Amino acid sequence: MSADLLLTLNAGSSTVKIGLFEIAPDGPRRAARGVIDFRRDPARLRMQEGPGLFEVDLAPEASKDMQAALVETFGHLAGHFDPSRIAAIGHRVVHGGDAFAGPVRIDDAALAAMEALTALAPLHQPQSLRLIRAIRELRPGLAQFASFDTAFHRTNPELVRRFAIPRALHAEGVKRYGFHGLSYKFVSGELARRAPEAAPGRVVIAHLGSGASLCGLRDGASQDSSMGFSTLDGIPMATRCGALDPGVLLHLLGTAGRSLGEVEDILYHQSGLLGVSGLSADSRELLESGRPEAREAIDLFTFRAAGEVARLAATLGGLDTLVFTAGIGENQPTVRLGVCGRLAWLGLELDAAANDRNAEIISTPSSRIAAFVIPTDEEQVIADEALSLLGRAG
Ligand SMILES: Nc1ncnc2c1ncn2[C@@H]1O[C@H](COP(=O)(O)OP(=O)(O)O)[C@@H](O)[C@H]1O
Ligand SMILES: CC(=O)OP(=O)(O)O
Ligand SMILES: [Mg+2]
Repeated sequence: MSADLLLTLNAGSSTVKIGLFEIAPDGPRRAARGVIDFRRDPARLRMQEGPGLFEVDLAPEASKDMQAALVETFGHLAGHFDPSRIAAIGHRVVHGGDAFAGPVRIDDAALAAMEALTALAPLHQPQSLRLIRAIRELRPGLAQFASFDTAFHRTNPELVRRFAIPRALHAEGVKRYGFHGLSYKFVSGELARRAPEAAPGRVVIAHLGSGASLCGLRDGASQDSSMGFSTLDGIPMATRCGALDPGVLLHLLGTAGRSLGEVEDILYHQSGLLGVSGLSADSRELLESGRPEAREAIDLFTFRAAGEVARLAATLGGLDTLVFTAGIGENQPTVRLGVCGRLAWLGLELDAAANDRNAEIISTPSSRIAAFVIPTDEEQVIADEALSLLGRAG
């Protein structure tokens, strides 16, 4: 049996998304998708293959240990396809810092460089590293590649990357990096395919998922984004706070006597939609709830997202196209209405009926700014990048 499959792993803070791709003559073609969900106890593996689906609870030890979860997952997958068909594994790695401008084959040096960036993405990076190490133990000879969320933003001007703090800190790496780059790469490619006249213009893509950020692009290249040094910056998210007056941190750590660990937990896990609503981190539950706190959490989300679109328009010198993507961006008309309604002064006119049915184009024909809904696929980018490196190596 020839090695004709690529496996992609997209490690988030509480899930690992799995992609299985056939290496077709025109590139990787998706054959199956799945997720290991660590939010459940025991963790659950769900795979969808064509029309088929299987769902299993992992053993209790797999809920706590990535190595065990991976061994068990590989065991379940082996019931559906021959593991010797896997030619390589591609990983999403959230932080590539200044060390990585594009995807790499993972060797000891690359692994050490990724490890050094863990403190900058404490929610995501450790999960990816655990997966990479576990696969090294499980299948020592198997080629592994890393695709970085930060790499897409390397085209940002130096001015955009700078915080107004002493220059020496910037030189040490305390600067804005930007994230969700795999999603922006995919969606800007799709925009160029679906609306070739829009892609060269001034575009903002709003990636609104559990993690959320917005990116301003010109000619398909990132110019600026809402996330900066860490995945906390920008707009509020499911459980993360978004941009915060740094004085709040000084207050919490100083006068209020909170420990560093407590503050980290508040900002990463107890804030955002969950923190403001006191109810749920999931936009679906908030939109279904009649509680005023739920309404306020959604309003704060759309208010901050619209504000970020306006800021990015200033970076781009105007705005021609706004694209919504990711779980909320693709599926929540009320949130898109909230964002677009606040941007009417910019000349954005929403087509309410198109918006309600999650249509591809949701602006009216006379709208000065075109608005789109384009589903993202981070795993496709991971597979494409892995194959491009595998091809070169082989
Ligand atoms: N089919 C759907 N309908 C409505 N909302 C959805 C749907 N799918 C996801 N969402 C919303 O998207 C958010 C999760 O985004 P997603 O991109 O799936 O997250 P992740 O960053 O974990 O990949 C949640 O707020 C959820 O309510
Ligand atoms: C970068 C980031 O926030 O990722 P996610 O949306 O997967 O949490
Ligand atoms: Mg995500």
